[in-house]
Amino acid sequence: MQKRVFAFVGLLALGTTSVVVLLRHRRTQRERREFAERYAKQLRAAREVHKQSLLGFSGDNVSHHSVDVSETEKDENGAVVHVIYGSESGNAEALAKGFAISLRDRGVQTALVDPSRWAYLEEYLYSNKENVPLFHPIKAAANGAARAPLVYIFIVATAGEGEPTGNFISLFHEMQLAVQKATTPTASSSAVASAADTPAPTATTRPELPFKDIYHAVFGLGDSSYKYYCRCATDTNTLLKKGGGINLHRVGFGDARSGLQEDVFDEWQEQVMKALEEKCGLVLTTGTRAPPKPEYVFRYLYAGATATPDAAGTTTTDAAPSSSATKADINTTKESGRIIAEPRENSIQPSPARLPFPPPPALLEPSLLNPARIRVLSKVQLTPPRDSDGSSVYRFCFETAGTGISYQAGDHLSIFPTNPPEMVARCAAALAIPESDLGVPVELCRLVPSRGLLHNVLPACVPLSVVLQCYVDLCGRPKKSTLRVLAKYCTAPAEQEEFFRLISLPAGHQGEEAAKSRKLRTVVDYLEKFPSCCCIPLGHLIEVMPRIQPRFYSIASDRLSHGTQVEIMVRVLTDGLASSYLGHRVHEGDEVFSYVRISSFHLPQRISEGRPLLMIGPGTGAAAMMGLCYKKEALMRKQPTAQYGPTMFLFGAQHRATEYFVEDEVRRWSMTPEEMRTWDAANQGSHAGVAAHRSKAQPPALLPTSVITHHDSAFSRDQEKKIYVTDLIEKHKDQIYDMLTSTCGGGCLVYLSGDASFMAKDVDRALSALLQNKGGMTRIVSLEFLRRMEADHRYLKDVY
Ligand SMILES: Cc1cc2nc3c(=O)[nH]c(=O)nc-3n(C[C@H](O)[C@H](O)[C@H](O)COP(=O)(O)O)c2cc1C
Repeated sequence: MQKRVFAFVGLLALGTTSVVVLLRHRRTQRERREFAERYAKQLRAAREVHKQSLLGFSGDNVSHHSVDVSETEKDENGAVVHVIYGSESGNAEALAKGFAISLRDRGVQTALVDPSRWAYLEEYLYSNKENVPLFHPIKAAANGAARAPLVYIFIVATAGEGEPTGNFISLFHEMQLAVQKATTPTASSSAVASAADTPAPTATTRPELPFKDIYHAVFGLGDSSYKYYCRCATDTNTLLKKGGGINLHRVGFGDARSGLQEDVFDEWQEQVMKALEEKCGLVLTTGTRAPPKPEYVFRYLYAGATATPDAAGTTTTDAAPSSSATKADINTTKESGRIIAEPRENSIQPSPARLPFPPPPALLEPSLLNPARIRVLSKVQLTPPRDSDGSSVYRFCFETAGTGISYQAGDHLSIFPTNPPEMVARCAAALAIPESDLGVPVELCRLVPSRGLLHNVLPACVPLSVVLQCYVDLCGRPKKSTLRVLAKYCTAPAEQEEFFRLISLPAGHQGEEAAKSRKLRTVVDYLEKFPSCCCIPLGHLIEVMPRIQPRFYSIASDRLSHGTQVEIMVRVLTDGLASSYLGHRVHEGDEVFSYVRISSFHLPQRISEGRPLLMIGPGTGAAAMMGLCYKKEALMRKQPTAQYGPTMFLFGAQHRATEYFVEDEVRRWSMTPEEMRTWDAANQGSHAGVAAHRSKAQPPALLPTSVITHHDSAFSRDQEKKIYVTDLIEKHKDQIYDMLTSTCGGGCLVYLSGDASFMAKDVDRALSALLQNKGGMTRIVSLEFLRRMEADHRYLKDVY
């Protein structure tokens, strides 16, 4: 009886729960649907209001300055070329901008599209996708108007491990879904198939292909040292092809490593323009040398005494001329009064902290957009300047407590460099920026038409001097797209001629020319050489200049041994933005902006059961190995009874006497446990013994074995015949072969860090040769062996 009651109660409870869950699910679905409909309606209404409001202004100025959306809307029935970019650090964006400018210059109506901010995509996502094919402007499709050719140009970088960039990923997934839906009608929309393995369509049930009638071309930016070189570009092209698109031109590949990315792009761009004429029937004019219109609105924000802020929030659509961007400019603004977003008194208050980056939101890890400020605890020069290039290696230790930064050995620490003050001064002088303007907060704004707002695209609202110091890269090699815009502003014909001649030279020749005349290594050099281009509005210059990008360094410590402190080893070169910043302008006690980029170059928790570890880290590649060894030591202290396998460390440098900067650490880790304990006791506070000092057990327990069981180093210039780490691989071939083929603890882990151009490839070849010679494998089999190790995350590379 009791059993029956229990069963009845159980069934009742189950039934009630199921009904509640079902009802909740239905309600959530209904709410989602209602929200989507409401949102789409609001979006349409807002657009309509915005369009009406634009008509009230002097339309000319607005349409030129409107960025992505209004161009798209305006050209629903025109032959619009959409240039869509996927960019993480700005290279693809710069190329896309340059292409859009060239197309507009040649009379083609062009929309430059950041897909993460594309109002059309937003609308598409909230529409009934069954009836609206991706990329077909919705309104044109809905009212059945005749359409001009639809052209989509994709300029996409590859990020992560062969993935689309953050701003492109959502559109990329929509493209995948659209293709999947058209080619596999029964597949569930949640299963996102990769471009490569989307099944073949069946002729009878297949709906219309999503990219039918769409002309497309794809240019990929990548780095040939990555395993998945330009993978995003090839995947995008495959999707477009599978979706029925019409290819305008073959995929272009720009390799960041070659230094010729822009030249390759220029050539590809020319071919695409030809194809636009031949295949799409567009008519391209010959182009002009008139300066292009800025995309963004630049404004000075006067708060307090310097000038009274415009209470109505009136802003200028013209970027302020660099030489007279003070009160006169404000007057012009008031008179012309072309874009009034809304009364925005609050928006003209500059950020009180005036830090170049807003602090990370509470509970979130610092990131590219919100880096943390970390303090330099110590800066130690590890090697004297090299004779050959004057460079030396420094070790930096930072304190990250209270910043939200967490990390482990193998991750990368980013550092945001700043331009040297003398460079900022030269730039300000060339552009004749008055001293008083440098302290005025400024904004570079994107117009958000659907909301009638101006959105600052700079990381924060900061004084102009901070923009010049922290945001625009004044020291890097100038981008052709920037130079082209500058050249167009030249008012002196002879200067303009010469400027264009220099830009048109292939990359190699530019260097020669620069050496012949005077050095033209930075944008500031060009501003000084061609003074008539300095009439460029300051906002436009800031818009077309590349942004300062953070530099990444392999972390040479581990959280287990170093707590909240993080160490890196940096080769400080005599020139270079980050090098001169870290080498000459950052001192102990200073703060730098930083965040951690998580990598997969990690030591797994399970390194016991005799698992072999092979670490190859010549030069500053040794930094990552130091981190891994610190972690290994800390793990061994935690689990002293586990059985640890052999660990071999191979190092290389030019000279032993001056460049063996990890010698202390390597020597200590190679000691027997007893020797190490004695050494630690005698060297309390030594840098190398940090893991022991921090160990919970005091005195620290005896380690089960040495941390490094075998090590060797190759110093290339200490003898007549040069030797490298690859020679060490050959020298220790028996042992390395045994390690590589061991199955203990899940198999050998190989870590390789350092130069990607030559060293990493040479090591690959040396390991392949070893497998052939010792294991009797053919070359193909040995390469497959290494490929499998990589696929299983047992051959890990941190190369640059
Ligand atoms: C974290 C990271 C991961 C990358 N992954 C790849 C990759 O898998 N394949 C590739 O070809 N390039 C890769 N790259 C190189 C970039 O695609 C290349 O530097 C490109 O010029 C960046 O363009 P962007 O500035 O527009 O983002 C990677 C770069 C970074 C910083």
